[in-house]
Amino acid sequence: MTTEAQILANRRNASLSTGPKTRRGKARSRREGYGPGARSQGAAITEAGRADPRWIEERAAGFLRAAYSGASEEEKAMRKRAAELARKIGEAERAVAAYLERAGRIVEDRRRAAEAGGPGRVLELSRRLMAWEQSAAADSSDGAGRILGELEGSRAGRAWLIRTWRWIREWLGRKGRFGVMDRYRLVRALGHDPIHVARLPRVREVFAALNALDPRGGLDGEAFFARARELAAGCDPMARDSLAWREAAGTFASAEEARAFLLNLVDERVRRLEALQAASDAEPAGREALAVMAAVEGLRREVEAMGRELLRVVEDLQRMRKGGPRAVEGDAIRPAAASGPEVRSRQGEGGTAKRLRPAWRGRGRTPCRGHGGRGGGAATPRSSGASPPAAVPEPWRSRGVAAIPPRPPGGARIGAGFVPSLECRVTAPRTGAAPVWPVEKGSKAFRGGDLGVGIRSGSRDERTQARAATGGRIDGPGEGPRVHPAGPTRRGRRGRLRLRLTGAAIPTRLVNASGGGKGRGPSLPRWRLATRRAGPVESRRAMSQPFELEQAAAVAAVRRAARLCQAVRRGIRPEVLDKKDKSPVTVADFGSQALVCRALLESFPEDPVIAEEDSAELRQASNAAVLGQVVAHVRGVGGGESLVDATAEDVCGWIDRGGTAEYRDRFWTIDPIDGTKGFLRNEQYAVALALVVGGRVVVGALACPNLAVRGEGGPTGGVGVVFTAVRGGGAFAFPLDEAIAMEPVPIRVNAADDPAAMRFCESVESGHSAHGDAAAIAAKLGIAAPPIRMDSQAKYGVVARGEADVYLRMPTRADYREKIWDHAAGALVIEEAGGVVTDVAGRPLEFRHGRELSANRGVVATNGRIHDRVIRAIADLGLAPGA
Ligand SMILES: Nc1ncnc2c1ncn2[C@@H]1O[C@H](COP(=O)(O)O)[C@@H](OP(=O)(O)O)[C@H]1O
Ligand SMILES: [Mg+2]
Repeated sequence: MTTEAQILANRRNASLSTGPKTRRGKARSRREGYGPGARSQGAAITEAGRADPRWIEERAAGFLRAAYSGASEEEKAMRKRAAELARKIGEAERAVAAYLERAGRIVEDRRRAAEAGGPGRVLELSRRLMAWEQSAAADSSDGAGRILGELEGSRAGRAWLIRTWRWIREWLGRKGRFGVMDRYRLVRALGHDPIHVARLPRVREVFAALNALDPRGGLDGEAFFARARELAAGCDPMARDSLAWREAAGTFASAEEARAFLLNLVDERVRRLEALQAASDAEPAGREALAVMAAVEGLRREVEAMGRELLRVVEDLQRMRKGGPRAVEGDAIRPAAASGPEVRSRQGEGGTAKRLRPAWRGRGRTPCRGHGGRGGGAATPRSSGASPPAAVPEPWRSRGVAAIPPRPPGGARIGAGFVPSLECRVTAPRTGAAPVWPVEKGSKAFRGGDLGVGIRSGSRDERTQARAATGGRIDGPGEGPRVHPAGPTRRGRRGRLRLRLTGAAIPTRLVNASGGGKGRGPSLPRWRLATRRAGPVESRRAMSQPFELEQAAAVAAVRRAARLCQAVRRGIRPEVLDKKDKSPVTVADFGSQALVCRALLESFPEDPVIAEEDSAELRQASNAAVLGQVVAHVRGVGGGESLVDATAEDVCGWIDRGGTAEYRDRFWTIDPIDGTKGFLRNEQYAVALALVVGGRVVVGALACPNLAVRGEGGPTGGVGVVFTAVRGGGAFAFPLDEAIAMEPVPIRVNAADDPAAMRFCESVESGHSAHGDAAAIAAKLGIAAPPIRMDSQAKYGVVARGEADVYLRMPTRADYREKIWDHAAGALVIEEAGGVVTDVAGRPLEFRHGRELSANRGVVATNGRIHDRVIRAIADLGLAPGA
């Protein structure tokens, strides 16, 4: 794979060369640059989707080697993008290989587990686990983790472990002294070796508890370490040195406290094993293997998409080399003279244009029929009735119109069931221009609200922005929806405006209504526009599920973080809460954020994250004990081998990934524990994660560990629900417990219209939402039922699944601004379940002001039917400040 350093070195080398001078020389260089097979370029590009990623990588590397220094900024950016894509393809391929290896391991483990199922094997494994003489302290082949893994993999092994833990529980409850072998067995049953005792906070805590129970004050512990050192004689000196007890922070105040801690730990193990035993009939290994294959499939799709993009970039670069970027620009579709714009058919364009943009005429690519024209009129055109696209009427042209034929010659037929995808390439007119793209009203695609838009441009920095371009915002009835690309465009920057629409109809024209230069009056930009319509197969694949990967990653992350919170919650001793000690919630908060940030770092390393916490406080020496617990929990539920060795520094680093403060075009926002007070009371709380693109929440995942499972099914009912939604894709709920294998259930808000039958919910904390105001609003509306009070964004879930109709969050303080992480995920879940979310004045929530909803006050979320009435009631009661 080409590394960044190699690319830089290549560039430096290239800059020393003046490059070939003659036409023949240039042609040769170009051919060499593309490496073997350059002559069959066209065929290779046609095969873009299926091309061998390694081939693509080599090709890109070859291209970069041949790149010359005199490139324009645009070309440099494209080259950089090509290099980045090549790198990512390589990474994704390696990930696929790793996944496949894992799938193989799963099959192998299964086979071994089946073997281990025999009583003979269990006996052998149990002896190896418990008899110290048999294992050298640091001998990894006999490591407790491995043996335990094998035992846990079989029904008989699990049964033995459950019996063993019950036996351990019995002597923990009764005994006052814990000798060398007792300690050894406990450590091994936990899946650790003696060498881990001084290193892992969790095991140290166990030892601290044993010492607290031991009237000899830890002498047995010392004896344990002496024996461990003896057995570790063959190990390196460092290992032996570490086999000594160092007083850990967080010792136990009393023997009772220590015993309660140990018994709780054992109960946790037994519960887990029993759950595994119960789920074993569902063949977890099989399910895991399926999950691996799904991940592989997802990665392969990504590789294919990146491969296609890479080839497009290479193709563009090649074209640029042939024609020269400036020549292309000069020949761009220009606005016609102000006096009389003229629409030219792209097919009708003469030689130069043909030569410069041949690829747009290829298979599956549809030339643009009309093009922009300059007009001196208003900057914002209004869609004024449908007209046949073939002949663009004068009023449109005067505002700069590009018409896209619904049935392009030689292109895909757009008929029912097809999912057209249009792609327009644009060149930004000037810095700061804010183009607006109204699209013809009356398009079925827009009526359904199924518009997704992205701008993609060449450079890496802008890619984030690119992805982040906004979805179509529907500005109001009577006019077409308009697409507002997210950030200012850069002068001369060429980008791609991609419209993807579902449905049988497509817009027949796209209007560039940008204009309004600073102090210079309205002036319309020059847009170069070409369109591409993907064939049905390709576009259907592209459309399969927008933000599918993001949603999967978000759900997995909140689930894992919720497990951590549950583990912390289970470990809270009542006396800790009596002391009003907030440290448990601190541990869960930081641990949860670390896990979610780490998951995002793995899947979307370049995405910024705005999260509630940072690690500054955690890093203070006085918080060492808390940090130790955070790290232990992260290791404990992090799952997978990769987190077992997570250091405190790793954990703090992950937490600080959430340190973005300013708005970005694409970012994630996390509330690691929303409803901290609910968490401490063991009532409602949530782990919330949302992806915001172009100021709109597009993905939301909300894990509510204490919310009752309802329509989400599950054999046991029970508690713990995950809500999730992707914009345009509906809202779903399913049990948090992964052992309950079931498909997510679509959820809908309540369809009731009569306030007398409605319920509203609000915060438990009157400091977070004014209860008196909410009561007045409910009375005015005729809602008779008492409020449902609960903490956290679980309220959004409750409204989304129809158990309540209104969620009121009435401001308590003039200066308080809601935090985005308290609402992003929940708001999308309600919207996708058919509800409406605004602030108390009826304004949409604006997720484009950094950490706060600074343009909004309070929140009102409803089933949609009653929304206007609620907003009116708030206004009538004078409770909408600044409205
Ligand atoms: N004066 C205030 N008004 C509204 N919300 C507030 C507030 N002070 C704190 N909050 C937010 O209210 C959230 C809890 O909401 P709820 O009361 O619905 O459970 C808190 O989230 P955390 O619990 O994550 O800190 C906190 O961000
Ligand atoms: Mg919160």
